[in-house]
Amino acid sequence: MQDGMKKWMQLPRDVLVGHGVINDINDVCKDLKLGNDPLVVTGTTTKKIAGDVVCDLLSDCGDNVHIVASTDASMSEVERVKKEAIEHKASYLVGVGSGKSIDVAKFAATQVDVPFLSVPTAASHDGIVSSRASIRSEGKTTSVEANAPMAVIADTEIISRAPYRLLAAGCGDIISNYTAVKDWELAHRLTNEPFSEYAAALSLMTARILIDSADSIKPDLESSVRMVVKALVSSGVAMSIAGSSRPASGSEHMFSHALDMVAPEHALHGEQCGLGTIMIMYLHGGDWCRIKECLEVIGAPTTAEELGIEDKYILEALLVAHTIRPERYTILGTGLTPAAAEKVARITKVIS
Ligand SMILES: NC(=O)C1=CN([C@@H]2O[C@H](COP(=O)(O)OP(=O)(O)OC[C@H]3O[C@@H](n4cnc5c(N)ncnc54)[C@H](OP(=O)(O)O)[C@@H]3O)[C@@H](O)[C@H]2O)C=CC1
Ligand SMILES: O=C(CO)COP(=O)(O)O
Ligand SMILES: [Zn+2]
Repeated sequence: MQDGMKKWMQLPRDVLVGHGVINDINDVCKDLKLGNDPLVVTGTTTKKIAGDVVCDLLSDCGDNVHIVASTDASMSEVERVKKEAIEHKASYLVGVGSGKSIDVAKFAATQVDVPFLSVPTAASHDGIVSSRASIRSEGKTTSVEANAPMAVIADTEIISRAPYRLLAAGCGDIISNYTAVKDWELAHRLTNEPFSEYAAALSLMTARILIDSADSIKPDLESSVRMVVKALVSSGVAMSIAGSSRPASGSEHMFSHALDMVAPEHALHGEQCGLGTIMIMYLHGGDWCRIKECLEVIGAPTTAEELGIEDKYILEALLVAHTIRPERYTILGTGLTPAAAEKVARITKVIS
């Protein structure tokens, strides 16, 4: 089935971005009338960074708080969180942490039909606000429809203490909007796939602003975090407008999902998508050198070596990427030949 155009756009009602905004969580919950029985879904590292803080803040207000640490964004973790939510009669879920904790909380909340809050601890991906969840099942990652968070609380003080690598990955996820939209335009022209001018324009504008500001994105700067978080929110809104991840996920994302499958160790989602964007932009005949330069300026990986993945897995992922989501037409068409895969990876200096 092709990516259709949903008539129902789901967007968060409250979006808080700034220094110390985590302290406003009780006001947000009151504003949204979420009840007094939250289940906090967090990760093993991020529990200590913000999960416990969120629990303390909600308990101080008299809420009956439960917490669960999730390890990966898999269907089995979603089932485990759903069980906890039902057992504790959770009136809402709070996803505190990285992409995987937020996606698990988002999808579990959708399935048990309770509201969900997104509290990112890193600006590493644009799922912090979207109405999608990327969940792994049977060795494959699928983007599933989910309810958008009722609120996003992005505390730039917490996020600026995260390793810089996560912020640079978030930039890669945003820059990939360029090729995602090119693929979407191609599918619109060649297969008559529905296309949203507004979603595409918002997605491209977000990537352009980020690329134009690439040299001001630096470690230990809360202003950089603020800029990237705003871009991630904007990109997530583009996905909500489209009703699919089309404006922010094209063949560069299929390459990243393929790498997750074929490589023994994978890098961060945004790092893989950024590197994929260089190669896919080459295939589109676009300015791939500019993409590469921007990622270099930001400090994101632009070669297989920097990504920590052997050349052979890059080539394997390029060869199978078109099979990841066959219903989504992209520049990869029915697949690259081994010679074409090697050519794109060598010319763009992703492999040496
Ligand atoms: N739903 C959507 O629309 C989208 C979903 N995604 C998905 O999001 C995921 C990628 O998310 P991403 O965050 O890049 O990667 P991960 O979820 O893999 O998280 C990376 C690591 O960063 C750690 N971490 C997070 N915050 C901090 C911090 N402040 N300090 C120290 N460590 C920290 C996490 O700890 P811990 O172990 O505690 O979690 C985790 O170990 C993928 O599964 C991807 O498919 C991506 C884009 C859009
Ligand atoms: O990562 C995403 C957008 O940045 C979501 O895309 P997917 O639909 O490929 O999971
Ligand atoms: Zn992404």
